[in-house]
Amino acid sequence: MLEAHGITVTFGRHKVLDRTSLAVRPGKVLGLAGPSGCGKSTLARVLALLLRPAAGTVTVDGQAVTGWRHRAPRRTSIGLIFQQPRLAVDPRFTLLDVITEPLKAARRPLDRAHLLAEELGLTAELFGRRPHEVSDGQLQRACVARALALEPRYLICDEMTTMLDASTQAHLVARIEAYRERTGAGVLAISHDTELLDRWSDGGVHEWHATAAPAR
Ligand SMILES: Nc1ncnc2c1ncn2[C@@H]1O[C@H](COP(=O)(O)OP(=O)(O)OP(=O)(O)O)[C@@H](O)[C@H]1O
Repeated sequence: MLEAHGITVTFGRHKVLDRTSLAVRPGKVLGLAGPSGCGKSTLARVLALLLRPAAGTVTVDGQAVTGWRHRAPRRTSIGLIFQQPRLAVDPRFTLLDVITEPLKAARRPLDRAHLLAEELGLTAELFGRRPHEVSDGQLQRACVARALALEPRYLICDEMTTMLDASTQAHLVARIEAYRERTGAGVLAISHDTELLDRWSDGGVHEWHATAAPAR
C-alpha cells in the first residue's frame, strides 16, 4: 500500500494539508475529488516523495519514508503524471528524450522506449519532435509513457486528462488500466470530473470537502 499518515503541509502561514491521511491499495484505483485549491496536487507531490511534509509520514509497501533522502528503488516505485505536460518536461527534450529520461537515470536499456511510445499511440515521426512541435495530447502521451517506463508499483494521475479531448482521455485511461491489470499497480486518480472517477475508480472515490485553512 501507498499510505499518507497525518500529513501536514504549510506554505508560509498557509496550512494546505492538516493531518491528512489516505491509502492507495495495490491493484485498485482510488479516486480523489475536491474543490480547487484544497491541496490535492500538494498531497500528490508528498505521496510521490517530491515534497517533504512538515509533519506526517508516507509509507510505501509498509516501509516508512524517513529522512526524505530516498534510495532510488523507493522513488521509482511511484509514478506521477501531472496536469500540465508542458510544465512537466524540459522544452529542449524530444518526445523520445522525455520517455527515455527515467530509463537513463536508472541505467536501464533504452529500447523499451519505442514500445512504450507505440503503446501510447505515438508514431515514429513524433519521436524527434520537441514539446512546441506537438499537441498537448501528444505530449501527455509521452508523459504517461515516461511515468510507466520504470514499471512503478503506484501511479498518481493528477488531473491527467483535464485539458484533453474525450478520445485522448479514453485512450490514456485505457492504457493505464491495461498497465494496472498486467502489473497489479495501485492508482490514485485525482480529478474534478466526478463522472470519470465514478467510472474509473474501483477502490472508491474520496470526496475531499475540507477546504484548506484560510491564509491569515
Ligand atoms: N509551492 C507553493 N508555494 C506556495 N503555495 C502553494 C504552493 N503549492 C501550492 N500552493 C497553494 O496551496 C494550495 C493548494 O494547492 P494545490 O495545487 O495542492 O490544490 P489543488 O486541490 O490541487 O487545486 P486544483 O484542483 O485547482 O489543481 C493553493 O492555495 C496553492 O496556491
